[in-house]
Amino acid sequence: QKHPHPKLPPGPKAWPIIGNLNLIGPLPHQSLHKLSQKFGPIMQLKFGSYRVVVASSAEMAKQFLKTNDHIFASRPQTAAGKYTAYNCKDVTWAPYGPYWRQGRKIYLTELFSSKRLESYQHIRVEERREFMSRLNDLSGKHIVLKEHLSRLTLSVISRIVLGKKYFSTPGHDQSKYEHSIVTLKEFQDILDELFLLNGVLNIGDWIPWLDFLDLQGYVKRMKAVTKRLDRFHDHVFDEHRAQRETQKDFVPKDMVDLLLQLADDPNLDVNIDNDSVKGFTKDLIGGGTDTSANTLEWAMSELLKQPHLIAKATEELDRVIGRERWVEEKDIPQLPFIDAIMKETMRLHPVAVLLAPHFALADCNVLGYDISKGTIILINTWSMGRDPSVWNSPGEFCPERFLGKTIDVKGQNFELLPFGSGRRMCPGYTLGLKMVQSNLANMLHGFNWRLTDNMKPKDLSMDEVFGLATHRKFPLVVMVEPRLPLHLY
Ligand code: HEM
Repeated sequence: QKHPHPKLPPGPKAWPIIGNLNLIGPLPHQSLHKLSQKFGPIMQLKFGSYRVVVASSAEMAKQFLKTNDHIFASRPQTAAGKYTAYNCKDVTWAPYGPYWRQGRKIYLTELFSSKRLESYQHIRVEERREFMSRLNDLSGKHIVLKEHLSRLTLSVISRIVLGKKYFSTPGHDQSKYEHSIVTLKEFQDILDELFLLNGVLNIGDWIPWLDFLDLQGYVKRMKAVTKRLDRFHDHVFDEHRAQRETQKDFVPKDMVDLLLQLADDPNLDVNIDNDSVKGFTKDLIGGGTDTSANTLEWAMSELLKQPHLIAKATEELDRVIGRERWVEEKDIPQLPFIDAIMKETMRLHPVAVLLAPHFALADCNVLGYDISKGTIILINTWSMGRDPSVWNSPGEFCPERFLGKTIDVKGQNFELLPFGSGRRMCPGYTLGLKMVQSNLANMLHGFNWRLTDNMKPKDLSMDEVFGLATHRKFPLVVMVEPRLPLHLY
């Protein structure tokens, strides 16, 4: 039925005056959350020389990521893009345009096609088994869970992207790792540093005339970490090229093989070069590792605060899977409570609390507010997950709220956007979901979990540290014991 009066576009609304905000101090997403409670779901601030618009509701997020997605699909040019992403030659920091479009096309059609992801399933299974058996070896001891989760996700992503792990681990026969030029610890340090530097509020980005001073020393650190990463990339690519030359009918096995082949392809709409392959490789390893490990650590933290939820999950696992085998990826649709735990974790602890910054390519009017070209847009998913007009008791971790509901995390339900939505939505979300769901299910299936003797569930801190991936301030320390017959570990 037609509306009796055609809807007129709303006229310009006045922005509330908030002033210049100092975000160096308290956690930015939490400060912005408080401001949005006072000023509403859309507000404009000034960070140094830039206008920043913050959206904190599902309706506003939809305006930026769907209705006007074509205008807000770019990224601001930051020091992180320049110094850690080969001058924005990755996909994450690439400005909206033909180069970025080419990169995304490669990701979606070549690297993350469902056929390709299926072909890597054995890697996910093998690495998960090794992870479970490492946990089992530590039964009864204190375990810093994140260390093991990071090793798991890094191992999976390295094998998928680089073809093998390329890092040596403590206690292993070094001769088996003659190809490794880094230790696991060094590799994790490089990625942690990269993640941290990609999420920092670098003063030079906001106040360009102060840029040359590098007041916080971030640019120096960006250059240093990229130098280390570069050496690693050169080594990996040389080895891949050498293998390609020795084999007559070479078939690409991993993502680097595919990317190097594409770099030699003159028929692409936009050509990619060696720096592009480095940028994409960094994107894939950086994007795929900490994100999933963080989500799993938050999920276990929330569950250990409410052990009855673990009992409910294991009841489902015993009923659907039984105790004689591990959970497989194809079992996931039969495990609605595990799925609900994952969604609830992503609601309260979206790893990218402000998504990645978006950038206005043109002037635009959004629900009556004029937004000028060059404005930076932050979507506060942390705030949206706590919106009391959408969620009952928003501060409570209650997976049951998702049972029997169709709401999903794949960018269609704007109240829950852990992967974003629209043109810039996470291209690796299918892989991310596979890693989170099947590992979460198997962790709960394989072990009884408890906190250390001196820690009561109610005392477990949920404090956060802001970054491109927002993680726990205090790493979760747990104790486990096996639940399944020992021959399975
Ligand atoms: C639980 C796992 C993951 C979460 C929660 C996550 C979340 C996100 C978010 C929120 C964004 C920004 C969206 C925006 O700017 O609007 C993003 C972008 C991106 N993610 Fe993920 N991600 C995950 C896993 C992965 C994986 C496994 C990969 C690759 C192996 C990946 C690669 C990327 C890339 C390349 C981008 C940039 C896309 C662009 O700018 O066009 N992510 N991700």
